[in-house]
Parts: sequence; C-alpha cells; structure tokens
Amino acid sequence: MSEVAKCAVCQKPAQQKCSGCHLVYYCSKEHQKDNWKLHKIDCKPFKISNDPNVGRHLIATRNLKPGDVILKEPPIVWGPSQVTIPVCLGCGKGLNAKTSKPCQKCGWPMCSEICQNSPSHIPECSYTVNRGDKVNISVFDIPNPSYQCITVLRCLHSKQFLSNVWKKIDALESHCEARKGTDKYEQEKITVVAFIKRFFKLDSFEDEDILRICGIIMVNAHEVPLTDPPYVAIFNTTSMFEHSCHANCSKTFTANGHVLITAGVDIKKGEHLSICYTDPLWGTANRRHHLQQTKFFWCSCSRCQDVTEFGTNFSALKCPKKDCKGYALPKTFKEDNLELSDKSWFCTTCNYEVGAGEVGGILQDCGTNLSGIRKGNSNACKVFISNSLKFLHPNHYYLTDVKFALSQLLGQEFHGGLPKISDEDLQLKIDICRQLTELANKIAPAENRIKGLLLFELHAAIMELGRRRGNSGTEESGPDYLYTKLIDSKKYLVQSIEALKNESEVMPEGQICIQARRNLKDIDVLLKTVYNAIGSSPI
Ligand SMILES: C[S@@+](CC[C@H](N)C(=O)[O-])C[C@H]1O[C@@H](n2cnc3c(N)ncnc32)[C@H](O)[C@@H]1O
Repeated sequence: MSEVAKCAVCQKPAQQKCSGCHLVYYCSKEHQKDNWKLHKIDCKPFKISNDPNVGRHLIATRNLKPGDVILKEPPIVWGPSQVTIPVCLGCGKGLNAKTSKPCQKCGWPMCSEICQNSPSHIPECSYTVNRGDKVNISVFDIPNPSYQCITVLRCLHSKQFLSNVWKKIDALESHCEARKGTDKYEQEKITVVAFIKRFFKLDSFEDEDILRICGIIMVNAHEVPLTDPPYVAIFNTTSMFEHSCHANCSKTFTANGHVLITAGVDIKKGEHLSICYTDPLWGTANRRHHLQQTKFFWCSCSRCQDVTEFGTNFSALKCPKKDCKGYALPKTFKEDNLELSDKSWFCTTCNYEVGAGEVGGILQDCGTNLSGIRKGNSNACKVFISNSLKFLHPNHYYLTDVKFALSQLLGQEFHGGLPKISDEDLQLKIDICRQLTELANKIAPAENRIKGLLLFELHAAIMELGRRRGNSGTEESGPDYLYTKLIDSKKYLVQSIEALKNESEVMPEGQICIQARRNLKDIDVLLKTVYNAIGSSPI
C-alpha cells in the first residue's frame, strides 16, 4: 500500500505536490506559500542517488523540458588552470606588464586594488606573507609554473580554516588509488607537493593529502571560459552530474561565475541527469581515452555503445575497396583497454576488412593535413574537405571540425561580410549549417553553444539569399521570394536565441545572442515592409 503524503508544514495528509521538485507535498496553498522561503533552498528537480558503477549521480524527480533550469550554484573553490600565463588571482584574467600591479602584501601580480582585496586571493596571499618573501613575477607572455599550486593551495587553506567549504571538497571523488604511479601523479609530487612545501614552507600538510586534492581537482574541476585564459572551478552539486557523450543537460556559466545547468532535451522523471565531461565533437576513441585518462572510467553511454553514433557515422572511414560506396567501422568502441588500435575495422556494406595499420594510417594522414590548415583560411578548409572525402565519411569528426570552422568563416573572412561572398559560397554556407545542425541534434542534442552558433550563421545566410534573389528579377525572385526567406531566416534566428539565451555577455556566444536579438527586431520590421508591398502573405 502506498504511503499517504504528508504536508511539509503541518504533517496532515496532503495532495498538492511542489511543482519544482515533485518531492514535497502540501495540504494547502497557504502552507506552500508559508514554506517557500525555507523550501526554495532545497527545491531542485532531482535527487542524489548512488550506484557501484557510476558512484553518486543525479536522477530527475519530475519530467523536464528543454531549457528548464536544473541547477545554478556558485563555485566552492576556483583558481588558475595548472598551465597558465600569469593571471590576476582576484578575477582570473590574463595579465601583461601594463595591466599588472604586484599585491602590496605578497607580490603576486594583480589587475587592480579591488582584486588585491578580493577574498579569493586570501589563501596564497597569507601563505606568501607567512613565508616572509614576496613573489616577483615579471615575464607575462609564457606559462609560469608557480601558478600550478594556487588552486591546490586554496583547497588546503579551506582545510585549515574553512571547515564548511572543506567538508564539501573532502567529500568529492579523487581516484587517488587509480592515479598512483601515473605520470601526472609523479609529476605533481614535484611540481605541486614539493613546490608548496619548499616555496611556502608549509610542512604541516601530508604529501598524500596534497596529492588527493590534486586528484579532486582533476576529477571535478570545470574549465570556466569567462576569462582569457579560462580558469578552473569546483562546484558542489554540479560535481554529482555523471558523464554521457550524449548528455541530456546543458552547462554554461553566468557572468559572475555561477554554473547554470539546464535540461538540453526532454527528460523523463527517473532518468539520470548527465553532462558531457569531454568534447562531444571529438571522435569516439579519443573521447573514451580522454575520459579514462582524466576521470578514470571507460564510458558505456548509448553513443559509445553504437559504433554508428546514432546512424551519423561520425567516426567512419570510406571503405577502401574499389567501387564500394560503404563505410568502415570497428565492431565495437567499447574495449575497456587501449587495444582498440590493434583491431581491424569492417565495411558495413561489403564487410571488407580494413587492417588496424591502414585505419591508423588514414586517420594520421587526415589529422596531419587538418593541423596544417592555415587558421582563418576558407580555401584551405575547402581543399581539406574535398581531399578528405576520399577517405572519410562526410560526417566524420575531422570533416565536421573543418566544416564548422568554414560555416563561421564564410562571410567573416573578408571585409564586406556576407554580401561580398559568391552565390556558390553562400549556398555552401547554408548547406554546411543545415548538415551540421542536423548532426549536432543527433550526437550532442544538449550542446546549445554549437547549435546556437550554427543556427545564427544559417539565419544570416538565408537572409542574404533572400536579399540577393529578392532583388534579382529572375523567375524565382521578387518580394514573395524574399518574404518566404525572411520567414525561414526568422525561424532559425529564434531557435538560435533560444539556444544561446543563457550565455553570458562576456562570452562570444553571449555577444552573438545580443546581435541575434537585434537582428530579430530588424527582420520583423523588414517582414512588415515586404508584407505591405505584397499586399497579402504569400504563405
Ligand atoms: C565528477 S565525479 C561525479 C561524482 C562521483 N560519481 C561521486 O560519487 O563523487 C566524476 C566521477 O564519477 C564517475 N562517473 C561519472 N560518470 C560516469 C559514467 N558515465 N560511467 C562511469 N563512471 C562515471 C567516475 O568515477 C568519475 O571519475
């Protein structure tokens, strides 16, 4: 017999469920209102669960729609990335000789007095003052190894002085045992542990404790691209999201450094909530290898289990057999070791066997050609695409990478913008944007930034097509044509705004969203004008 729900306020039988979390009940609207101040701190549409395979993870407690906010929280600790040029330890921004001023107390270079007095800077400042000698940094254009210890130092400081913060950090996964003996672990003994003990004269911390913190940062920290260079931050509940290469949640950061997680697709009550720990536009073998090396698990998500990656053939090679139009893939990507590189691939049409050596050779050659492409050169991108189509599936990750760059470049490379590109290039831009949007929806449906950028470029190119043909006086032209193209363009623009609406203004994607909102106003005005010229809607 199911238990009767009780009101969270008076414990009487209750039937009204909180619509935010679906976990708490009330007997009346009044009690719900009375309790909101207290409940809103815990009102989240998920619960924390645990299993032996994934560890702690999150489960949806109600159905979620794309865009629904799941979680927004500040970092528990943040600091510079391990390898970085000198950055301001108050705000994370990169410094140069002109923008930097040494902190009066400790000498670490800062960008302003406000940052010098920022609470974030207290740990390294106080440890440096206690050491007795100021830091002196005068070279700003190359990575400085002293910064490797800062984020770790901030965690150690909370262990010493901020028990509430430390309790949260201490509870996180470190994969200490798995890390022992790895190159990175051995390297950190010197670059972090020895440095902290020698430079800061901090002998009270055990080596193992410092190395465990290094593990916690490695497994849980997020790269935050709000500054250049990006900094890293650990978030409390966000650390509980499990990984999927086909994640259902979307992650971004607000201008003040909070993480914001929203539903990226429809999520049913009871489903696991996931984010993607790696780059979803990397090939499967690379994503899996990266996850194993940095997060210590072999991914078994639905995308990794399907060699075709939902029919996209994102990792497939063209079958080398003469006259075969098929594509070759491995039997599985799910080898829990690195022996995958020893296995043959097979054509899914004719079953032709492509030896591991040949697979490796093709990928290596294409990879070398890709890294040789001059940045920002659309012709080099076109040459790469046409050459690589002889060896790779059109959706292959190498081609996707270059097509994505080309989709942004066409119309931005030269002065004059889209109106100056050829009709052929305009059509190419439209085709690539459509193809990549479809691909992104299949392999990475929650990746809002990728989708938003593609849809923005698509709207602009379709608008330009309408403008060109609308004025051309040819058969398929005139105001009717322009009107249908404007409607089409507006549709993609609205989708782009929806995808980018949570991006911070300090990020390029946030700026594009601002531009998209302006364009939307312009399109509406134009639509009205064309509509008046036509006299009635052609659609
Ligand atoms: C950021 S933590 C997530 C929280 C963690 N499960 C815990 O209990 O603290 C990342 C770690 O969770 C585990 N994990 C996350 N996603 C996983 C997945 N899809 N499969 C297996 N393990 C996973 C791995 O151990 C990984 O290193």
